[in-house]
Amino acid sequence: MAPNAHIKKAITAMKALGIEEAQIKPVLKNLLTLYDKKWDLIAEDNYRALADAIFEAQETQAVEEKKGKEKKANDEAEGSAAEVDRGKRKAHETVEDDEDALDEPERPLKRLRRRGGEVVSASASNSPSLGSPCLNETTTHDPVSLPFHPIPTENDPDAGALVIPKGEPSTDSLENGNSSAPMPEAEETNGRVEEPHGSTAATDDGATTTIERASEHTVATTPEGISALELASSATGEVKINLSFAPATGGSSLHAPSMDELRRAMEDVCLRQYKILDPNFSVSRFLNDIASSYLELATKAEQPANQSPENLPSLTTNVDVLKKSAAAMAFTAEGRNDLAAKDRNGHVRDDENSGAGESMGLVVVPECHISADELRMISSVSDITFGKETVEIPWVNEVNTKVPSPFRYMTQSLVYLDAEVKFSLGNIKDQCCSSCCGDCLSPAMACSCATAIGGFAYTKDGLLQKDFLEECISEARNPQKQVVQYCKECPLEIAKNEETLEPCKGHLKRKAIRECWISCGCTKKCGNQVVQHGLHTKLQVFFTSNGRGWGLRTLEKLPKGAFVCELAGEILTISELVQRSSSEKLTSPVILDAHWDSEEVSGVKRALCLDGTHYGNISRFINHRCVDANLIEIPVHVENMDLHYYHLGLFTTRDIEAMEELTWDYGVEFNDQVYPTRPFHCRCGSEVCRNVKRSSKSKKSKKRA
Ligand SMILES: C[S@@+](CC[C@H](N)C(=O)[O-])C[C@H]1O[C@@H](n2cnc3c(N)ncnc32)[C@H](O)[C@@H]1O
Repeated sequence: MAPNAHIKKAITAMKALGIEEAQIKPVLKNLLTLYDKKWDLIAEDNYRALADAIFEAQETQAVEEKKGKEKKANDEAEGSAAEVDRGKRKAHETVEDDEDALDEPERPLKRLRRRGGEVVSASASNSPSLGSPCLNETTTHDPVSLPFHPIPTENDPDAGALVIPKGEPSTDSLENGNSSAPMPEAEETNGRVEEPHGSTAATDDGATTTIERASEHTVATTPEGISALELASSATGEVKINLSFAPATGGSSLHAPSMDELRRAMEDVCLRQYKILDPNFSVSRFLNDIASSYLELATKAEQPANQSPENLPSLTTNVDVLKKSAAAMAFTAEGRNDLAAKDRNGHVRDDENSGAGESMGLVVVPECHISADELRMISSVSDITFGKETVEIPWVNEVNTKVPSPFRYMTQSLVYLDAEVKFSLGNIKDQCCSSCCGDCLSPAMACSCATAIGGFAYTKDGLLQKDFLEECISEARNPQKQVVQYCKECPLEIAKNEETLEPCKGHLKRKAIRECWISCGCTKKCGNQVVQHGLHTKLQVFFTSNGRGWGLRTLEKLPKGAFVCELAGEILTISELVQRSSSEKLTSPVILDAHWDSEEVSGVKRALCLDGTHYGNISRFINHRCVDANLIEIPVHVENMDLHYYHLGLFTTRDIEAMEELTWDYGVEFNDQVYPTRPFHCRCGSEVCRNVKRSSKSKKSKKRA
């Protein structure tokens, strides 16, 4: 493009922002030198660099004019005192400041800021405020509005550094009033540097920098507006972050929230809105990082080439609440550890030795800590299994702001305390065919296991044999087809109430799957090993929209008879279950129905159930559906053929579409008052919902806890 065409385009773009031509040209001239006439860089982001430079020039001019007035008005001492720390005076501008501000030249638009890659006008939305009660939607992608700095790249390693390029005058606009000189990056924004005595420094190659002055008392701020974020650094490496806001509500009724309140609110926002999922995320660390990055940028030009990042000052965060004003919050990230004294608990003390006293008479509150539970909860967002399953299972909540309550994920059931579950080689050696090899399901394999238990339950595709599945479904849905066994002295009834012993309500004798295991000579690829290899389906935990809390859905199509997951949890004895459910609400314990009265099983420690409330696998999110659920639980013997302990595998009862919710019939009777689980009003939506038709339902149906 011809040079004139470039200039024309640039001027047109700036005019569109309401900037007059007279203001554009001198700045553009300087920018061309600065960018070595690289128009593509200048034109980037709709001439963002040019717009920024113009605003900076205007701001610098305003600052200079203001300073001139102050000088005239007198009193050098007062003038320099006012310059020391911009943070001290920013929260509430004095009346005098307001009057001064009126004298400032009108700016066509506030500074352009970067928002997720777009260039937007800061005037288009309020700056977000940490802890501000009026945090709104417009803050979504920009939790803390920072001045934009070009990011160093391979092509432009100096982008973002606090360097005035070679050939530029060593004194910049702030000192000589040359308002058209480009501002160093750290002073981008409104550029109100109030410490005029910072000196410039020459680098080895003769280029001059504003490092010393900038690092002495530089304040970088966001555009003025309702809120402002300021960063200030000193030569000692101390970086202060100061966020001021003037909430629309105003007035003296405001109270400064505690840092804990603020932290929780912020972390909630981060989790919900910005999906910051890193378990290490904390607000204080985030602020620390801002300070750290600022310092790194601010000191970059000074560093000898061989200076490693480890030598940069290490920062500790000292979170303060501004005492003076309820409508101002200040966060200070100290550049030196010794500035902040800590008490025995690691909390920052505000004593005279701590250096915190320098921070505008601030009240010091403890450093932010995130509890282990919160950490667990936050970190579980992307994969609720914590990488324990072979597939990741994310969770989403498109309904409200709730997050899943913390629990410990485990892929396999584990004994809580007293349950008697023993697996021993001695116990299993005769259960499976030791002469097998390869895949027991292969037709060439004349495996004796197949005949021993009436054939395998699985097809070669890893699905349940049709007939077997149909029988299981029929058994579960038709009480008349169920084989129910009754104990003389039912462990469940004993545990519920030993004094007035109720008769046994019956336990289902169900069809079961028997899988090959260690004692069998087959390989891991044997088709008769399914449940023991864990879940492989792409699943998602989601919040249901009809009051059933969280639910589980499949993200992929599933054929009928497919294994989805096991019901895993703590293995409790029935007495442990009853004890536990008397003191807390259990959500889904499952009784392992068995021949409890038989010789094999007898003994209270062998009457077992599973509780996934605190420790469990993904099945703890599966909701109940009466009768026609799309999953069915089937007993699976893996390690032994004991009647009192087995796995419960959940298999599909029909083809299931992607995104369909997965449900299984808990087997609950909604009118059972002594049911040892949290009662709930069933919202399964099934036409045959037992909660609706409970009066006409037989109580003699299958019985689980
Ligand atoms: C195993 S949990 C299932 C996950 C649970 N929705 C959650 O939010 O964690 C069982 C609990 O879910 C709720 N629930 C499950 N199925 C339900 C249904 N059909 N109607 C209403 N609530 C149900 C009940 O509160 C029940 O105690």
